[in-house]
This record gives sequence, structure tokens and C-alpha cells, in this order.
Amino acid sequence: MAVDVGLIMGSQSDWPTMKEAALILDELGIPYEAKIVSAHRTPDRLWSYGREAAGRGIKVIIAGAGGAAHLPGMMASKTRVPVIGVPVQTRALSGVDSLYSILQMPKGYPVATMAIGAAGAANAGLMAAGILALMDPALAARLDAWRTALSASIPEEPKDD
Ligand SMILES: Nc1c(C(=O)O)ncn1[C@@H]1O[C@H](COP(=O)(O)O)[C@@H](O)[C@H]1O
Repeated sequence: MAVDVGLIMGSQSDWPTMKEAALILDELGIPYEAKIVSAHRTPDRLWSYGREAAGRGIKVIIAGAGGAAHLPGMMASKTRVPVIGVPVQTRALSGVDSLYSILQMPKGYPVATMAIGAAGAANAGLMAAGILALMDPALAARLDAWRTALSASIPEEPKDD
């Protein structure tokens, strides 16, 4: 099945975080696939995924990983499909390890790096939507409506609990 977004993650344990990206893609009606792909544990899977992504019509890859988070950068080295990186929060170093592992790519192989954790994953979904909306007016209208609804839900004044 043709999908627009490849949502990949280093481990099953990343799914509670990466699900936030999936929820956004679902909400906006964007076709995607979710896969476990690890530079460390399944390097052959990473290689074939990266080699085939553009040919399969994937337009954006969202890659989440924690700790020594090499997955997004390695994927960016293997495909010209834009990669959005999500640093998954870790217990030992709070996700700063993941963030730094993803952020500092060498010139030539960029990864668009989001914030640590669930909000970063949700924003990755929205970033993917923004990219796809450039080529899809119907999606652009859905994304505009989503943004307007979020804005309208923010109260003007704080209240006590
Ligand atoms: N950072 C990577 C990569 C990779 O970058 O290829 N593969 C797995 N992992 C990370 O290891 C953490 C712990 O994984 P387990 O919970 O499976 O032990 C996860 O956050 C995963 O993203």
C-alpha cells in the first residue's frame, strides 16, 4: 500500500511516544506506516528501508529513537527523503542524550530535529503535515482547520482548578 509518511522507531518501547505522531497523522487523514527499524539492532532493515523509501513514494520519514539515537541520522544518510527526528526521553539522561545524538548532523545530511518526547513527536506529525500540504490543497485546508481549532481552544484567562 502506498503511504506518504514512514513513521519509524528504534524499539517497541518508543511507541508510547511515537504514537503521538501517529495520532496527528490519523487526525489529518495522512496515510502512513509504522515500523520498528534500528540502526543498531536491525541494520539490514534500516539499509533496505532507506534504499527503497523514495521509490515506494514515501515523502517524509519521521524517525524516533532514544539514547544513542543514531537511527534518524543513519536514515538521512541512506535516503534523500526528508527525515524528521524525534528524541525519545530516556531515564538515565532525560533524553538530552537522544537530542544531542540526533541534532548535530554533519553538513550534507540534515535531520529536522524536534523537541524531546511526546510533544516533539506530535510536532513531527504536524511538520510532516505541513510539508505534505505544500502539494495537497485538501490537506492544507484540514491543517488550517486543525490549527484554528487549537487556537480557539485556548482560554483568554487562567482559572483556578
Ligand atoms: N537509539 C536506538 C536505535 C538506533 O538509533 O538505531 N535502536 C534502538 N535504539 C533505542 O534504544 C532504546 C531502548 O530500547 P529498548 O527499550 O528496546 O531496550 C529505545 O529508545 C530505542 O530507540
